[in-house]
Amino acid sequence: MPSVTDVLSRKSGVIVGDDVRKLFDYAKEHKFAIPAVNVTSSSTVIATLEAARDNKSPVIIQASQGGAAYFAGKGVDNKNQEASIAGAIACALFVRSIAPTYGVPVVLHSDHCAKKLLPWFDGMLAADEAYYKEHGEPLFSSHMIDLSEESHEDNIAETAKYFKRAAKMNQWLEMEIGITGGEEDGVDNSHVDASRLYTQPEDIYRVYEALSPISPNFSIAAAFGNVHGVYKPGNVKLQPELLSDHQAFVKKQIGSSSDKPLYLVFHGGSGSAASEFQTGISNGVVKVNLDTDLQYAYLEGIRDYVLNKKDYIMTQVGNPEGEDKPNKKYFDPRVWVREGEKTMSARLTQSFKIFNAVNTV
Ligand SMILES: O=C(CO)COP(=O)(O)O
Ligand SMILES: O=C[C@H](O)COP(=O)(O)O
Ligand SMILES: [Zn+2]
Ligand SMILES: [Zn+2]
Repeated sequence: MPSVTDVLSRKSGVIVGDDVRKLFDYAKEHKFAIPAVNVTSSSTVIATLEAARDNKSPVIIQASQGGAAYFAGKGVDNKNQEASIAGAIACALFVRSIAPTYGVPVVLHSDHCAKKLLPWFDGMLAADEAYYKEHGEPLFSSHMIDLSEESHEDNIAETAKYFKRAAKMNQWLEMEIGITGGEEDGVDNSHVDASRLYTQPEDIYRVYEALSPISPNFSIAAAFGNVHGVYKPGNVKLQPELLSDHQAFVKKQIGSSSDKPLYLVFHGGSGSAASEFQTGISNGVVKVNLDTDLQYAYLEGIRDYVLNKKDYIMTQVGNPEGEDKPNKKYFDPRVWVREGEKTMSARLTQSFKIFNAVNTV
């Protein structure tokens, strides 16, 4: 069986540098996408790695600015993004140390970073540079910068500046042009003009023109109606077929021999239909971000456990089997948190299948 590890220099654990591009090239060629999971704790990391291992697929683990702060602890003051920086680093070190145990390639990534959150980005890049000095590779495989609320000109110019810094470490960068609706990192984009939710091919080419002379290691989150969160059916109109226009336009401008010169990212994966993912993947989507559906799945196992075991967890001692029976084995977090891990992994298994990623390792 062919395996993505055939093309990677590091076969398992966190991959960096050219391996990241090789992974995405392989995904494009073999027409699958890799789920990018927003994690908030070691437990959600484990649920993600377990699903990737069991489905024999690479996976992308990412922390949002809020998720990173949560990693540090809700009780930590996040002035100047200090909690988000410390939490992102802690998350990265945890993922780096445990990922090889699961035997699949893992891309370690950070999610949307808007302009007002750039101190978070600067902090992570400083940690990457320090790690690079010591180990010859950045701490994170990749980051996302999201200046999509700024003018296209400012977005592209500022992104290029950061990309030069990342490229020195041969680090991947994801950027966004056009806006993802709904909410991200406390930025409420639910009322933006609908036209801004659909990126134009000319805008994508401007990004390509600015970034490709720096390094080939970048991806674009082009908006095609994407929205964060899950809403009543009919509220979101996704048009992943628009992505083929971007590929065709850039191919023509640069005279590329490839039909899909761009690496594209699908944001707001929760609540989307299999056919929408498949259209995206056939148009060069290599990464699909999934948060809300997995948050809900994580809750389901814990919710059902608590509801079903209610009479075993109201007191430390005493349950329907006897008033002197100890309940320790019911309230141990390794029992009830584990139920959330199982349901989260099971939900992720569905996504690996829909994204054609099963058995690619
Ligand atoms: O795009 C996302 C994270 O960047 C995830 O979006 P959902 O919560 O809609 O899956
Ligand atoms: O950006 C979208 C992700 O779902 C992250 O969400 P969050 O900011 O609530 O962590
Ligand atoms: Zn955005
Ligand atoms: Zn997103």
